[in-house]
Amino acid sequence: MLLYGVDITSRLLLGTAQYPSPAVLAEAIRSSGTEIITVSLRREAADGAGQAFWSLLQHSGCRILPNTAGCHSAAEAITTAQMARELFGTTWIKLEVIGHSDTLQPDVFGLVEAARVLVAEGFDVFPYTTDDLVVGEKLLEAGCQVLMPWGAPIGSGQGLRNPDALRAMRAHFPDTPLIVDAGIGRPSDAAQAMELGMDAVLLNTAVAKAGDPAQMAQAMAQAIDAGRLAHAADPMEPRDMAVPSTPVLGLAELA
Ligand SMILES: CC(=O)[C@@H](O)[C@H](O)COP(=O)(O)O
Repeated sequence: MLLYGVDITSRLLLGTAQYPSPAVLAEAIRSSGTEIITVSLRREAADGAGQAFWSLLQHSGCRILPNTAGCHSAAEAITTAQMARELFGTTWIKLEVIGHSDTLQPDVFGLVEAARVLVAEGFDVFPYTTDDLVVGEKLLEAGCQVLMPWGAPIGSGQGLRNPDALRAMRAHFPDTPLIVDAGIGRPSDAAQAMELGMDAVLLNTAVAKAGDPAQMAQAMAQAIDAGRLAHAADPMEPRDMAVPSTPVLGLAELA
């Protein structure tokens, strides 16, 4: 998969927050096989995780995708992105502009506004957005080359709340990388996203809060691979009626 001209093999993007310890995070990154980890600039600065966390990220061998988690306006997200570019030395930015504190749903108006400014400043923007086609079009017009529709509210673990909308996005944007971001709870949710034809999945809480994060990271990675394989295999359509799967011709007649 090509993301802003970079060839990426693993289709699992992993968040780095809420792990019980840096060692557990490092283990989860390893067992997920991810090549991209996302880091919140605010969280990083706020909890003073400091040198140990920074060195863990650097030694992970992964590409870092800083994010603007916790920003509630376009202006705040733009400033945070500019700081992230300085700190992490990358033009990649996962753009989050939160519009509602309870649902953490994106403020799509602020998102498009911030995307336009950041693209003009040379950023490669990964917008965390709703599954709305019109917003998706506006983000592409703003210069985004990737869309990250939500599966469900961040941290909810509810899985895909609107698979039909994701299916519509796939049909409407056949050539744009689509990465489901947020709300994945179980490997089956991640597999479902891939079966719908998504290009990748970004998740955090489901791994960080699992009893065994490294094992869950591995399970997610395998589910994503399975879902991708299934999509490519062109699954059958569900039927309303039963259809015998075993031929009845040639059955022995009893009595
Ligand atoms: C880490 C990050 O970027 C989250 O904001 C992201 O949206 C993942 O959401 P979940 O924690 O629900 O997987």
